[in-house]
Amino acid sequence: MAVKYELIKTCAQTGARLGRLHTPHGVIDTPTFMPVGTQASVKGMSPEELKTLGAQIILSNTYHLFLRPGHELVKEAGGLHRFMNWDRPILTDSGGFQVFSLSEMRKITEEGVQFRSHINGDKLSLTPESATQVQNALGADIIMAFDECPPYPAEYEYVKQSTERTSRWAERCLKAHSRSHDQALFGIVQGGMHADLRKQSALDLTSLDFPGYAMGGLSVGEPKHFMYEMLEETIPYLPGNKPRYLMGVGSPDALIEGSIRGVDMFDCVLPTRIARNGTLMTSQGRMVVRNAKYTNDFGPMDPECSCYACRNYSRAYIRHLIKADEMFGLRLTTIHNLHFLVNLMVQVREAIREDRLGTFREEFFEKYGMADN
Ligand SMILES: CNc1nc2c(CC[C@H]3O[C@H](OC)[C@H](OC)[C@@H](OC)[C@@H]3OC)c3nc(N)[nH]c(=O)c3cc2[nH]1
Repeated sequence: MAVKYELIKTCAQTGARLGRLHTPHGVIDTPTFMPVGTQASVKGMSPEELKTLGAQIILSNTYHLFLRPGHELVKEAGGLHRFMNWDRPILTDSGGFQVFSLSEMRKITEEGVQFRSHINGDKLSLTPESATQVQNALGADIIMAFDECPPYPAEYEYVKQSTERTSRWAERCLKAHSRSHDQALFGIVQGGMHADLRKQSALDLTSLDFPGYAMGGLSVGEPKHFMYEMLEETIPYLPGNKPRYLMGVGSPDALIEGSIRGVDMFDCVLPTRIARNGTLMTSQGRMVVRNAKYTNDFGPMDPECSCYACRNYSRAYIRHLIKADEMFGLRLTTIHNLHFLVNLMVQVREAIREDRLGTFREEFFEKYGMADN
């Protein structure tokens, strides 16, 4: 089996579960946060730095790599692991979401999606078959079915039609998925904010027996309580012996709330994206290190943090680097934010092991602040 989920235990206090995801490139402890390396690089980070901060799996993006440098080149280089010198697990998204969020002029038909490259305007298309073949060529350990992530808000009827088409596309992905690679194809549950459509989508996909299931169509601008409700409406219809992946979710509170509801995998651009404008996630909540009040502050960004940046550099120094537009400044804020979330999941797993994730949630929110961050 390319990818095998091992359930270790369920938290007695919540619906959270401790697990291990075995893949051809190594084991992932779950619940896990997966740093995003959209164009085959986690911006500013070397593989060694990612390993030092504890990343066990990273993501890359089919849409971006399909456009540039092209999946054939990556295949010629020996696949993504060799190309980016990352010997641990990789997951790639199927490109559907990116077509909607990045490209102009796109047209959806039963066949697939036609769109213009956001780089040079070329007319391109992705279908369930081609998106699967591109991912087979890239060689990630976990690849995603080609789906449509409906916009939010959207008419019930639109979400229904889109979700039913995504289920038909999922079956086409399974058929196109080449077994020659040791890769696991995950299905993506859709259904918008409608419990009946979520249930139907989950039943359709689990009837196809994927090795893992993502919940898509969330974290698209809906109020967070809608997202949590949809998790509660979907997860009961997913098999307990397969991993569950909540796509695009990444604030500390959402990682904890999602874990409590039984999610095993999260991906989020948040920590790396906000790091690039000098915003940090710290044990005391969010902090904008470029603020003038840190000009003479020679303490660490986060006194409770053991990351390379917090052990060796001051707020004043990092603020100076960012103001001076020095690359090293953003590398330090990225190292810190990634370490913060990886370490948060270490604490979440510890709390599940000790049956106290509910208590941990209260303590964390008390210190971090329940702000939408
Ligand atoms: C933010 N809320 C968010 N992100 C959703 C992503 C994309 C995740 C994707 O989000 C960035 O792409 C844009 C990341 O690159 C910047 C990708 O990392 C490689 C990541 O791929 C897993 C979804 N992907 C699919 N295939 N289907 C979805 O329904 C879906 C829903 C999302 N909600």
